[in-house]
Amino acid sequence: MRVAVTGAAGRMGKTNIEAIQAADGVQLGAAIVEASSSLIGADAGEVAGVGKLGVAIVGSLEEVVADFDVLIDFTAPQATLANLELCAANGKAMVIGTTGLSEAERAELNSFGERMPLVFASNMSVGVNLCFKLLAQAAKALGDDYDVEIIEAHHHHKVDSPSGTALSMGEAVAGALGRDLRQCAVYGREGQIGARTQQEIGFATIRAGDVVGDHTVLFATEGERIEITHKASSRMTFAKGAVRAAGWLADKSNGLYDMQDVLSLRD
Ligand SMILES: NC(=O)C1=CN([C@@H]2O[C@H](COP(=O)(O)OP(=O)(O)OC[C@H]3O[C@@H](n4cnc5c(N)ncnc54)[C@H](OP(=O)(O)O)[C@@H]3O)[C@@H](O)[C@H]2O)C=CC1
Ligand SMILES: O=C(O)C1=N[C@H](C(=O)O)C[C@H](O)C1
Repeated sequence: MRVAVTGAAGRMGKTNIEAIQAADGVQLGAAIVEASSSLIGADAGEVAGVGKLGVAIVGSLEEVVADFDVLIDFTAPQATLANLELCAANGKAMVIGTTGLSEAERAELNSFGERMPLVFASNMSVGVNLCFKLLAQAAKALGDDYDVEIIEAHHHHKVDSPSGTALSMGEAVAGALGRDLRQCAVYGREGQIGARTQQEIGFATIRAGDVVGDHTVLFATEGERIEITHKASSRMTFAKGAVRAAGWLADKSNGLYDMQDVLSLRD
């Protein structure tokens, strides 16, 4: 299977190329950066730090559309939507890890499932996807008596908040408790805000240094606290998941899938 990588000079783009290089049955077909990048023409493997791969970086996805079967895209919302349109029009599949999409952007992304096979997940790691299951189970068992707070920490370059993973964790808990996250989420607190309401799910964000990605969901009541924590120590955990998803898509028909499908974790 030939895999293309957009955002090829970004943190995840480089790690995705490294993971493709290390995996069996997949090869790098194309590497794409922004049209203004000084890296156009450079070898994608050398930029990713894995040695020469013989794939020259290009500045437009359209230029290399014949060179891949699946695109792995970890970029930014508007870039991802443009790449979806091009892939759908050319019969390509996509694995998308981009976070920070607005509700309207998310609805637009979802609609592409009718036109192409597509895996979209806020977090590609096995551990986080298992946590989604554990969180739903914990929320069901604990019910409304436990306050739920979600705390996430990431590196100082991250541009969206809260993280996509924190939001997915919120959705997993809210769904299990029969709540709508859009109604009960509280993003940060300051000033004379009054006592906490029972139904709210609070989000707290830390941005510091080189933290790859830490997420904790805290369930607290009078007399006890339960914390479910995931800590990523290497971006390779996300990249391995993305490459696994690309391989998984090989025989899939059109549809919107996520890592629960890829990892056979869906009930
Ligand atoms: N689902 C998951 O498991 C994970 C998701 N992520 C998400 O992936 C995304 C990327 O993260 P990260 O790699 O750290 O970010 P980086 O900023 O390091 O990389 C993003 C890349 O996308 C490119 N890009 C941005 N905007 C455009 C555009 N309009 N057109 C073309 N290319 C564009 C950038 O190019 P340039 O540098 O030239 O601007 C850059 O190379 C984020 O949304 C992040 O939250 C991250 C880790 C795991
Ligand atoms: O930007 C990151 O780095 C990460 N983003 C994803 C998110 O927003 O949840 C996944 C991971 O936590 C790393």
